[in-house]
Amino acid sequence: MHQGPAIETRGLTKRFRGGQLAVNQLDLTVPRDSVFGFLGPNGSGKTTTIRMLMGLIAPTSGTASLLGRPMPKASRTVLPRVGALIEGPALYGFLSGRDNLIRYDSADPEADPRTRRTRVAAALDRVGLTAAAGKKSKAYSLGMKQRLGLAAALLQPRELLVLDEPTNGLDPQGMREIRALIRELAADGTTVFLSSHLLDEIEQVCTHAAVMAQGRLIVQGPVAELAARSRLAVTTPDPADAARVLKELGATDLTVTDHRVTAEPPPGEGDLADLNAALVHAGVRVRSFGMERASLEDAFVALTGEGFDVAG
Ligand SMILES: Nc1ncnc2c1ncn2[C@@H]1O[C@H](COP(=O)(O)OP(=O)(O)OP(=O)(O)O)[C@@H](O)[C@H]1O
Repeated sequence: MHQGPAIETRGLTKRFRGGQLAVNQLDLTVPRDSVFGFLGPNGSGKTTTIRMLMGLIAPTSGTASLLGRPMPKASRTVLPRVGALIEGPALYGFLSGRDNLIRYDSADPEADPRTRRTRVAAALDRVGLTAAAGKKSKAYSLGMKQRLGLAAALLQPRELLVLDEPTNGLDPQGMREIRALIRELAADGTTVFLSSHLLDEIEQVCTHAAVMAQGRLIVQGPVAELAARSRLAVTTPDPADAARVLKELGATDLTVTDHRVTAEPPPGEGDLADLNAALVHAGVRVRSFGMERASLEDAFVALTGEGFDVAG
């Protein structure tokens, strides 16, 4: 089995005919066995990138490889090892969920017809649709349709799953179910690449992430590193006094708002409990005191100087 990155792109660029530069010189590296979040606001180029990765559209320039093989050249050998869910699954509404899967499986020349029923039953079970398998798929909720699409991608064992906004349009319960499923698949050794415009979703399920803005890659790496910066946060009715005391004790980069002071704690090994004690000793009334992990959103804002929900 190939052990390099699951996905790699170099200088990958797509300019549409109208002149729109949708993806600009993208160098993406998706490690094997990661759950990789491809993050960016609407219009930042995520779907266009995924469509190039899967060989659905040709890049204007640059290269992409899946499981170590060049795309789209190696499509025929690579794509059977890759499950994909792009822009919602194509389903026949008048067929049951089970029959939709049977149809998908029958379209796969590699799939042995003798084991079809077992394979379909296992895929339905995997996504929790066994009880609803006999229902017409047009009667499915959006979440159930999405799960059926995932089941179709899971009919064969896959080394890599590529999911475009897998939780888009789902209610919170549906989102939780899909995220749990993604974690399970990853635990079984499948590399998962998913796009999302939801920062907290990426923080919840992904080990790695890349952030896109306006067709360009802003940053990529382990989620823990992207959001590693943490700051001291004190909630208090006496923010000015708190800021003064913290500054005297060596804290830097202070921000003071109504009832809150945040700061970089003093360098060195000092015990945070001593800082808290010093505040109280100086008469500062402390409501809460602790280190706050910066979110991926903070990291995004710091990197781009923009809020996350900007139009692309
Ligand atoms: N076929 C096309 N022809 C022309 N422009 C396109 C085409 N497809 C996408 N674009 C443009 O390319 C840019 C990137 O779009 P893309 O769909 O890749 O973004 P995205 O990050 O996936 O956003 P979303 O979350 O809304 O799908 C957008 O400005 C979009 O309007």
